[in-house]
Amino acid sequence: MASTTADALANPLIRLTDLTLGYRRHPAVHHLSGGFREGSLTAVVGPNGAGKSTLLKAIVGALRPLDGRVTLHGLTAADIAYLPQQAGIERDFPIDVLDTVLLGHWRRVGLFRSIGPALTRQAGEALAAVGLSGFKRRPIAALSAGQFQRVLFARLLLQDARLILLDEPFTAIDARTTADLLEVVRRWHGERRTVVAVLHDLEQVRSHFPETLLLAREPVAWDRTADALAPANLARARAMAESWDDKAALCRRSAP
Ligand SMILES: Nc1ncnc2c1ncn2[C@@H]1O[C@H](COP(=O)(O)OP(=O)(O)OP(=O)(O)O)[C@@H](O)[C@H]1O
Repeated sequence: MASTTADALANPLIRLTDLTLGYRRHPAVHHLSGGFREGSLTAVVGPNGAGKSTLLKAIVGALRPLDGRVTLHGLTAADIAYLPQQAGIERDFPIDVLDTVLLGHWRRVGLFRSIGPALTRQAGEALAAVGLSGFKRRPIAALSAGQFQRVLFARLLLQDARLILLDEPFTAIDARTTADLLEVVRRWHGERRTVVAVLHDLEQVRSHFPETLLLAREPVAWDRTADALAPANLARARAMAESWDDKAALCRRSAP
């Protein structure tokens, strides 16, 4: 892997140690080491099938490593907010916008405590912050993709998490919504929250994300964005993707 700022970190918020991840012992991410600094804003990019979503699932604890470790320093589950790919989110559930946003609270108030007026007001403020004042009682099934993504960002705002993981948050989202939600991400960064986002648009990454992990099942580079996305690294990631064999044997370097 190209030289990294990530490797050199003394006390990262999240440390990955020789991390190998996969499904039914077929690795999707091999031997990834490095760290996410507290307050960092990092894009995770790479070809389709590179293991980007898989990495987020492991950080959030939804996938157990085949080998190696994810170490979260001083973080509990309540400190982590995770936005999976839109495709994974049920949308014909009969629930309105406000209640969807209030779901962001359940970790703090507990599932069975009632939501008071203060929380409802905060949810309204979060909706206003993403440009959805006046949408509180709209059923989520009646929203456009962009409006729904704004609702999910309002929910993240309410979660008030120290670590925010976003999986392709702007895919299939209109330009205006993307710009508004990038502004929310910028604000989180200003508040020293740690943000990790899987993204495909390299221009967007260059413009808004100071650090980048370029992944092609194996780490290609993890560095300042301009360095990580150097043409030689991008070419190497593409070449690695062309040689993937999804029927390959189990990882030789993983524990038996
Ligand atoms: N639930 C699963 N069961 C089995 N294999 C999976 C599962 N999820 C992902 N994979 C496989 O793991 C590999 C990495 O997938 P992953 O979704 O992490 O890639 P990605 O980089 O996020 O891709 P994309 O950019 O296409 O979303 C792929 O080969 C994929 O087919």
